[in-house]
Amino acid sequence: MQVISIRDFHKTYEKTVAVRGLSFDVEPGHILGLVGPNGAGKTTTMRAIAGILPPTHGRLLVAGHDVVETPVAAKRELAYVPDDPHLFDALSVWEHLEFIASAYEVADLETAGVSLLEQFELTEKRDAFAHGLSRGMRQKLAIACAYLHNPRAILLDEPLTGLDPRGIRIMRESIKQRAAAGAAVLVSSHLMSLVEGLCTHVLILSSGNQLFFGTIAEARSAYEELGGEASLEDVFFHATEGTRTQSEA
Ligand SMILES: Nc1ncnc2c1ncn2[C@@H]1O[C@H](COP(=O)(O)OP(=O)(O)OP(=O)(O)O)[C@@H](O)[C@H]1O
Repeated sequence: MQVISIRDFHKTYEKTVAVRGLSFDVEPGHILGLVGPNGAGKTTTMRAIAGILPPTHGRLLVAGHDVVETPVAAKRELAYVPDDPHLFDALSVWEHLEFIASAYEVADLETAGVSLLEQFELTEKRDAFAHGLSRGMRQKLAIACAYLHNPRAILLDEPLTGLDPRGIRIMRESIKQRAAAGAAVLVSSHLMSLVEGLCTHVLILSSGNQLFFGTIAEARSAYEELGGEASLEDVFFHATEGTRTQSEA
């Protein structure tokens, strides 16, 4: 069963057409990389799936729940971490976890919370206030909060922003672990090497148009003129600097 299922999603902001006709699925265990130049529509897509932005047209399902018609049921099954996570400056690291545990009725905060703090190397910061955390620590805390209620759909917008090399490794491993445990993960990134090494699937967007959706191997073979050895970066530039959509490839 698909955890994230998007059909013919369009979004227009007053005069700007941000996304035109996206359709894709993310299954349990799959990690979909959402890539595209600045302004392609990645954040718009994530915010719509998270139920923050109403779609102009189309159907968005999370764990079978329509995000427009049954938003509470859909939101219980997902976690969304924006590229500039908002924390509560007056709450400590542990109080953030307590707050999320209370909102999502997490039964075993102590075990799950302690384990997440260890995983993200925040144990020593347990009682520190959010306003005193570095950018990378804030990012790690936001992701720890996102994982706490074991969401079936995880949406991460540029999750590596501000992380040091060790933080990047921890984040990548955590995403793989979550997928291996059955989550469907959607990750936006400008780092093609990250997407190539981490993701099972890729969706290439440009100016709101879906240029390609499929596995990484399918992306390479979709553009025969690049030869079978093309990197995802080669595919990305070929797709986004040309004007062809997948059906024309
Ligand atoms: N609140 C808004 N009001 C009007 N237009 C918006 C709004 N948010 C985004 N847009 C426009 O929608 C389009 C898609 O923006 P979006 O932020 O989704 O792109 P993105 O792929 O996430 O870009 P980036 O890689 O720069 O983060 C852009 O043309 C942007 O200017």
